Amino acid sequence: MACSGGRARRDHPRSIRGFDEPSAGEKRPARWPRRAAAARGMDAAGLTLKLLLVGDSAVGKSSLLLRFTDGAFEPCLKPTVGVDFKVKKMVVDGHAVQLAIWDTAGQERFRTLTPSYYRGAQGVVLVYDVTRKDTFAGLESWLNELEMYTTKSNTVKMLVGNKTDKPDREVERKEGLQFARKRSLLFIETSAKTQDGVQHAFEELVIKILQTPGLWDKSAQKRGIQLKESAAQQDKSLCSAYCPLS
Ligand SMILES: Nc1nc2c(ncn2[C@@H]2O[C@H](COP(=O)(O)OP(=O)(O)OP(=O)(O)O)[C@@H](O)[C@H]2O)c(=O)[nH]1
Repeated sequence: MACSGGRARRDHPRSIRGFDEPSAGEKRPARWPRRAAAARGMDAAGLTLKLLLVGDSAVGKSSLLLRFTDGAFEPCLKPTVGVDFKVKKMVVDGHAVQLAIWDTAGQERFRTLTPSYYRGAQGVVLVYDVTRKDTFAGLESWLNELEMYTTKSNTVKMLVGNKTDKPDREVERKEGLQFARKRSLLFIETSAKTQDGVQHAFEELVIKILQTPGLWDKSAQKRGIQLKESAAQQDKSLCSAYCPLS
């Protein structure tokens, strides 16, 4: 569907949404007893992870976030101005995590504040549009920006080729996979419209972060996203490997 008269006004929600939360009477998974969780610096809400969505304008960053957090799709969204922010709670692999997901503007003129949002991110989702080769060509400069501004050397990065539902594909899956392999990125293709791959993408990213203790255990002790770098977090040996997803 074409978006006539400009794209729809974007909702800028800043609410906390509780998805997949255990009900009041539900037991914490046996693999993650309360005392052990406390020792890891987690409270009842679990561990907070900071994730960031980056990529060229109109590749579908906000749509992926909307699909993931609200299960919805808007055919005509207005461009993000500055940054949007949403929180989602989920249980991954028996671990309760709270995701603070920052959705940055793709348009250059709205990006003045963006570098400060990279700080402390444990995971970055780098999005391109499989129907626009230019957004794939722009990935290198996004990776350069990530290198410049992320404060953690072992931040988990995932490459996402979005809009697979559209027929006019310009970037083959194989190309995305090769690029991801070369740059040691996780990789998946998605459609925010049909929801194909969206949940899987975020889950795999979180799993990879959880497999990288130096990335999140210190941060949890310092209340999630407001952290300073420590020597442990600088450990380059962790989580820099390429991991095919599908
Ligand atoms: N067909 C299809 N359209 C999509 C998909 N994802 C996003 N769109 C559409 O593409 C347009 C741009 O999507 P956005 O989510 O606003 O893109 P963005 O990357 O957040 O854009 P900026 O805010 O400018 O950075 C919107 O009209 C969406 O409805 C998808 O998977 N399939």
